[in-house]
Amino acid sequence: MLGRVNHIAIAVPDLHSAAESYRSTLGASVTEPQALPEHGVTVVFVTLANTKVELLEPLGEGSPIAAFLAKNPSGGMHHICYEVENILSARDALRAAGARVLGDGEPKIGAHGKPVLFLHPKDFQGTLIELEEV
Ligand SMILES: CC[C@H](C(=O)O)C(=O)SCCNC(=O)CCNC(=O)[C@H](O)C(C)(C)COP(=O)(O)OP(=O)(O)OC[C@H]1O[C@@H](n2cnc3c(N)ncnc32)[C@H](O)[C@@H]1OP(=O)(O)O
Ligand SMILES: [Co+2]
Repeated sequence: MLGRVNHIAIAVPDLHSAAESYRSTLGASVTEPQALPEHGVTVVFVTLANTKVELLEPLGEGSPIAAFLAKNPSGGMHHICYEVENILSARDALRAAGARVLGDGEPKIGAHGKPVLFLHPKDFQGTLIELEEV
């Protein structure tokens, strides 16, 4: 079912300073901020040789990462995104295996313009999993 790791995500309290830290201190290439109001976050991507790091901060009221940041005020590892060939068949197989698919279970379009879904962290070793169809 799982393909490559598409990205590792870090939730941050201040996206600008986190992006600057990756650019200046770590010498990395970082994209410009992308507001995703339908997801309640603003993101940038750190481009690496073998994957990406997504830095994300809350956007608007009711951001799904607000509680996470309240618990982790300096920020922290938030989710891992795996690529899948067919997100609907992956979803159906995961549901059949008893995993909880978050939201209404219908894929939404993510930062890369591809369908994404999220799986409950309590079902996968305390780690929030995002699936992105490629
Ligand atoms: C799609 C656009 C973009 C992209 O890559 O293209 C993104 O990745 S956007 C990313 C932001 N969107 C999401 O994260 C959507 C899915 N997330 C959610 O629906 C919520 O964050 C949820 C349900 C995972 C957690 O929400 P919340 O923290 O408000 O709920 P609880 O406090 O009830 O948490 C339940 C339980 O899970 C623990 N938790 C929460 N977040 C995480 C996490 N990131 N990793 C691991 N564990 C997490 C939380 O501590 C609670 O545990 P407990 O032991 O019960 O206290
Ligand atoms: Co993501």
